[in-house]
Amino acid sequence: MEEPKKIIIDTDPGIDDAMAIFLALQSPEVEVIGLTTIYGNVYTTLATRNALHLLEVAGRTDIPVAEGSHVTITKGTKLRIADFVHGTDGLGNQNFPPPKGKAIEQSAAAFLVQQANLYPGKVTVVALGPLTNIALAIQLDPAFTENIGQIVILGGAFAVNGNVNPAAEANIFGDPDAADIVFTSGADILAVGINVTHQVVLTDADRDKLAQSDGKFAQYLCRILDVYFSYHHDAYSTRGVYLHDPTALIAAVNPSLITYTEGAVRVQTIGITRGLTLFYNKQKRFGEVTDWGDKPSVKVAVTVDAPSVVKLLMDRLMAS
Ligand SMILES: O=c1[nH]cnc2c1ncn2[C@@H]1O[C@H](CO)[C@@H](O)[C@H]1O
Repeated sequence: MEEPKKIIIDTDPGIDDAMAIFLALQSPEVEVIGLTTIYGNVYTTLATRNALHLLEVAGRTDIPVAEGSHVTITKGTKLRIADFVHGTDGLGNQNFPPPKGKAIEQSAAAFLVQQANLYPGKVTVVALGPLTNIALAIQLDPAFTENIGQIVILGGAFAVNGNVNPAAEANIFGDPDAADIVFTSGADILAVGINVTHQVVLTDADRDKLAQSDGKFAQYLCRILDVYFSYHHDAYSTRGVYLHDPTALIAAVNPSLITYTEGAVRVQTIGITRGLTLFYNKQKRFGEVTDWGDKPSVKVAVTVDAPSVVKLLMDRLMAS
């Protein structure tokens, strides 16, 4: 068997983050070597607390947690926090006891740089929140883009409406300047946008099945899923929830379940379309210079084998 892929999950837990983290811990294809935290679904301090809590639930306190940025890459403090999607505690308003463990001394960006240097080309970052920590790692060490294996980004809305407003998806909207730095950095990037994750739905019936299993993670998630289901019901009139973060995680674990295209991505950083991700397929040679033309290509997910993603997630959560 191949050596498991080393992954660092950059996360803002978050109900679908909890699903993705548990899925990773149940996946023999990957070895989780750390969690780094970021604001998004909750503020960074709470993200760190939730990350430590989830590792304690899983009995994996051997995995380090490095706390990330509390502000955007431009030092912005007016953050958009999606507690209305996940509950004020980020985990379905369950008021779990505080974790016993602590984050390591290193910042998220310093930890990312250190691990990429330690295992050049071998570490995959799965970024489930705004991209501030990743952009900071790039600024901290220009060799980061070479040393990091792959950056799988859950973010963007490619040729579809966003989920914050018609232009922007939540993670990119959270720090558009950081996102543009990351997309144009030259690193090996795979972006999984909501054009793909909105095809991957966990239904009411799937949730009932999870509730009936004895799986430790399945049981835990059924406790916290209520808020996430009611939000989707109110916002989208769906009887089910989008599996954003687990889909991105699976794109790292089992890339054969998605297809992708390649081109340059720029992020709009101002105006009413702030946070828009615009993909250029490099098929036309424009007569004039554009802000995409000289930018490196990234991979952007196009299709997903949704039934297989849902099945893989459910099977692994139930087998825990
Ligand atoms: O409507 C929304 N507004 C803000 N954040 C959302 C919404 N729906 C989901 N997410 C969160 O943002 C990421 C996907 O964009 C996911 O991590 C999800 O938890």
